[in-house]
Amino acid sequence: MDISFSYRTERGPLQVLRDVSFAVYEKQYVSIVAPTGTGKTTLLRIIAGLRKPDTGKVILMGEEVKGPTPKISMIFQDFALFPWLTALENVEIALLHKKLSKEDRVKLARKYLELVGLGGFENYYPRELSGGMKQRVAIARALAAQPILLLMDEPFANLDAITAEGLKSEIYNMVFNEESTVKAIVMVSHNLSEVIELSDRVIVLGGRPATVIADISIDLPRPRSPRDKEFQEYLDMLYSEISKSMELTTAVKVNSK
Ligand SMILES: Nc1ncnc2c1ncn2[C@@H]1O[C@H](COP(=O)(O)OP(=O)(O)OP(=O)(O)O)[C@@H](O)[C@H]1O
Repeated sequence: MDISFSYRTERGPLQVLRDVSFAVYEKQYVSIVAPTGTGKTTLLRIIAGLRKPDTGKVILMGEEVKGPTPKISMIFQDFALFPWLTALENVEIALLHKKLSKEDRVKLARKYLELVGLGGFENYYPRELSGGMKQRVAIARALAAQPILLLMDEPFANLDAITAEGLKSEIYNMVFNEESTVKAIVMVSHNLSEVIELSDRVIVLGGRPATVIADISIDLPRPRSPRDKEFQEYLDMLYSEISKSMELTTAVKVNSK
């Protein structure tokens, strides 16, 4: 990838990312963590093809990502559903680019709603659904587009703790199963425990501009429990990497004053 990126601001260019490079392999759940304002969301948007890097490329299965593509779906913290459409219609949206009859489109949308545990809620509007159910609709919509890569920006951050736990315990099997085309997940999260619970690998970004400062494999069987000793050891390791990242980010900020 070797991604570098600057925002154009009134005070001149603000370089956010410098030579950020990592590969994601098949069936991997990869999380990106970093102190706030480091550039995680910016990086996710670049991977999605929503922003163009100054230098570097995003390559998906050998092909450069040059703009938004149905091969990549994204899930947001605030669910991003259309309030005037039902759950079923929100999922159908993802299928409009496919040449399907209305009947087949509805059938497929129903299948994905069932996959995320929302069979029976097809005709509900977002305002009639709980936060967790809304995020399930967003997941169904993302999967229905039949992407290769699924990007998630803080997908559990707007859910209460119990709802988030329920969804986290299901997300891996919801996304990686024979009904799904997704080959890999890249998630941005602030919650280090959640990151250890879910990820195969964690990429830590740090510095200003940010670069990859650690790439950690989480080698634990699933389901994972924060009460396990090894889980705690990974958590300690990640806290220490984040502290280093914060020192690096602050040091660079002070030096550049
Ligand atoms: N549209 C924009 N124009 C100018 N600067 C921006 C823009 N969007 C973000 N930035 C700046 O770029 C940097 C990285 O922002 P980004 O949102 O990617 O960070 P983040 O790591 O996702 O932060 P957080 O954890 O708080 O969500 C920040 O310093 C931010 O102020």
